[in-house]
Amino acid sequence: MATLELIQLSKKYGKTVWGAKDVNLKVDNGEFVVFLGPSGCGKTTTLRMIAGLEEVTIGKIFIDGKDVTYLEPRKREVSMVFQSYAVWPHMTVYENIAFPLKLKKMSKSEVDIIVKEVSEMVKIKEYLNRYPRQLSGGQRQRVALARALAVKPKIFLMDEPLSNLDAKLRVKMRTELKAIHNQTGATTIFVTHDQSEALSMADRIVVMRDGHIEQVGTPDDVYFDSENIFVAGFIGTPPTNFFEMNINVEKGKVKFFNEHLEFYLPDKIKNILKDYNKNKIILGIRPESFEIVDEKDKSYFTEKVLVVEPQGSHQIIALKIGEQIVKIIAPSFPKYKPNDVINIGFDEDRIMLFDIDNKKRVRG
Ligand SMILES: Nc1ncnc2c1ncn2[C@@H]1O[C@H](COP(=O)(O)OP(=O)(O)OP(=O)(O)O)[C@@H](O)[C@H]1O
Repeated sequence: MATLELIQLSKKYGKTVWGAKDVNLKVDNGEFVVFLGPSGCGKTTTLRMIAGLEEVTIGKIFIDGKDVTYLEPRKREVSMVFQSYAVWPHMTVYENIAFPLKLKKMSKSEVDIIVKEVSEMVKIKEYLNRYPRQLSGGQRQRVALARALAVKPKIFLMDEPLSNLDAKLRVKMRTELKAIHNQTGATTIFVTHDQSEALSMADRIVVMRDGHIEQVGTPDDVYFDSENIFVAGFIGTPPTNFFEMNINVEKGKVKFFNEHLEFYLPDKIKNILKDYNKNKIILGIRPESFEIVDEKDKSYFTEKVLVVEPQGSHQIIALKIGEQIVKIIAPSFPKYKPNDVINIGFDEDRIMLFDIDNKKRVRG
């Protein structure tokens, strides 16, 4: 277990492409941190720099307070698990797990104890004599995990380790990985582009875009308290609904309006807007922050249902406001159908306001 600190970590590929730019991050002992972002945002580049597999262009990496920026990979005491399993095909499962331990010149009996311990932890004890080709993809990834765990690394680095597994197994492995993390307490950096994986596994999520960090926070922070429009739009399914609104204060009341919508927001909104001097703003409302209400006077607007997508545990209701499709999550009952006219309210404490120009959160 160890702490990790990245200071202005940057990687330039060739003359112009910054794979990662000015990444600053402190990871605590035992934390499970997830790098999340769309393809090409720099997750893997950053992870590979931590592992020592990619040269750093600018910046520093500290593991347990020690500068490892230019240290060769094996001396950093980190273990990496890849999307592609990367187990050795000509070795049995036992040999795969034992190999890095033998390199450390451990005795046969010490190796045996550790192999048994980690293979039990990742549930592959009964396959120790098999070769990787005799295993399923999920089992192979368990071997890779066991091998990484066996060396008791200071930091565990995982690059989309569940991406090659089928959807059901992925969800199962998430739980198992978290359970293993709870057991070992190993500081972990986990890369994924799957936001539900990130939300369900992370102590903290690092949301990245175009090589830099957009927000670092707990799953609740990034979900309920998104720092900017990118984060609010990237995290959540369906994503946050955004509305460009004009603001007008009339007789002390705050009116939000555009071509299709018009409503007054409660007085408390004035606190948020107290330093915001522009007359346009972006209103963000998550699909589950809406509420379908019976009485029109308790609603913010009334609209016709366009499409209903039942999901079992809830239903997603799509509306068309102007040219924009707005999605609302409602309980499974009552059932709605296309063309039903519904009154829509929302939880004012859950709305997010963003600056019309820089798209950052307006907090007051
Ligand atoms: N070896 C390389 N040479 C040039 N550019 C590279 C190289 N590796 C990565 N890049 C570029 O650096 C940026 C970040 O890539 P990176 O692989 O870190 O993204 P990622 O977030 O891990 O994406 P993905 O989820 O698709 O793996 C991208 O624009 C990518 O094209």
